[in-house]
Amino acid sequence: MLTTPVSTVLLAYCVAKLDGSVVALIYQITKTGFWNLIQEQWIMNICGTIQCWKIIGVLSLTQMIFMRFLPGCSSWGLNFFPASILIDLYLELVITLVCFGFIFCGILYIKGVFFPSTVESDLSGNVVFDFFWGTELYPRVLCWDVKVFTNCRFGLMLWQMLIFSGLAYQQNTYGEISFAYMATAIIQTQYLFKFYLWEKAYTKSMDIAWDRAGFYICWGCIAFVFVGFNTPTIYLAMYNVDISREFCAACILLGVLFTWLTYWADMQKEIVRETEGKCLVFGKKPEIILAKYKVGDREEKVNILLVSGFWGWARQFHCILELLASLAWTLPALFNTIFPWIYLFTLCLVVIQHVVRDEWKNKEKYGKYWEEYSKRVPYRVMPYII
Ligand SMILES: NC(=O)C1=CN([C@@H]2O[C@H](COP(=O)(O)OP(=O)(O)OC[C@H]3O[C@@H](n4cnc5c(N)ncnc54)[C@H](OP(=O)(O)O)[C@@H]3O)[C@@H](O)[C@H]2O)C=CC1
Ligand SMILES: CC(C)CCC[C@@H](C)[C@H]1CC[C@H]2C3=CC=C4C[C@@H](O)CC[C@]4(C)[C@H]3CC[C@]12C
Repeated sequence: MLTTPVSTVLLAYCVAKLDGSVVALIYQITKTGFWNLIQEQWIMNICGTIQCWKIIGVLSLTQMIFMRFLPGCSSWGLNFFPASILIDLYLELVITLVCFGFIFCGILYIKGVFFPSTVESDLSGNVVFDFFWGTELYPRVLCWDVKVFTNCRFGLMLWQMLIFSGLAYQQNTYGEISFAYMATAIIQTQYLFKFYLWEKAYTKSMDIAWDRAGFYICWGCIAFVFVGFNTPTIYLAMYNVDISREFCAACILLGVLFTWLTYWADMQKEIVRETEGKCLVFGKKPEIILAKYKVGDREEKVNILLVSGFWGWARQFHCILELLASLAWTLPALFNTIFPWIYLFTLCLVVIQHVVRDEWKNKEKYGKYWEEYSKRVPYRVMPYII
């Protein structure tokens, strides 16, 4: 009790003020005197500053609240919900999400017609089309961006919550977590972590910068992702599939590899654009096309199209990597039923329409520059195949 508080302060002093040099610390102690140095630090910080006391206060309070209120705690008679609740109530939740998605899109449609947030909003005159496609590109409600809410927060956070809930369900039901569930949960969790690391670039992707906020994107992220993108999770959480430790490890390795290769491919074009080509791609100077495009009737802008790296193998090679990562987290479900594989089938359809629309959009936007890119990189998604 006498030595540790003093040595703790000295350690912190050493790293904060003396570049972590223990030699400098010893020198300082001999120069100032041991007790003088300790007193000096204590007095200078008045036994800790007000800001530091606030940090400790907030941390203690939030942890105490979590201890009382989070799932599993029955004190104070609150016992909100068990951690497995998303699996326990899966069917009811899906029905509720489908309805919530419709109500959300209905309100969004009415808001778009009567109170558009920006000028990038218009009506086609066909109510069904406008409801499906949306009327606004960047709708906001008060200070909230609707697409960031549906795509980046609601849909993907619920996806991650379902994975955690599955862990609790497996533990409660089977008394352990199967290797198959462990593999799928680990791969998907690090995939979603990768998404948040890359989120800034996602705001420039087709979903955000091109697709309007309507049924397709908003209902899709609120309800469809929870069902269509989670068939391996829900199947492996509810039913025990027996796989070996080695197979589990192989799936995790492949899943992690393909997730980060996707990140690498996505970041390659981001970095090339950010540095205006002054970087290395696969260790070499990047090959680029300076593609001009028109904004409105007059203004002309330029974007870099990367022709080397992953973007030189095929124009949308990153989609193959995305599919392979998803394959890795579906494989642990094996082949007893096609239910868990519905996700991969759905993803193929989503990716195909995404690739086709993206190609069409880029052709329209960049014209002859896209044609030049397509000549230099003739394959769309898979080198030597398509
Ligand atoms: N899980 C899922 O359902 C899906 C996931 N994905 C994943 O989402 C991520 C984003 O995918 P996606 O939406 O296709 O990609 P992005 O929208 O991020 O990238 C495509 C855009 O990048 C630009 N671009 C295209 N080619 C080049 C090039 N050679 N050099 C520089 N810029 C280029 C174009 O935009 P610009 O107008 O700026 O030039 C193009 O519209 C990927 O990781 C993908 O795997 C994709 C589809 C479905
Ligand atoms: C209504 C439905 C038939 C179709 C709905 C489709 C949308 C929900 C999905 C279309 C594109 C999807 C996504 C694209 C890219 C992504 C990045 C990835 O790292 C995480 C997933 C996602 C955000 C994904 C989410 C669903 C779509 C928006």
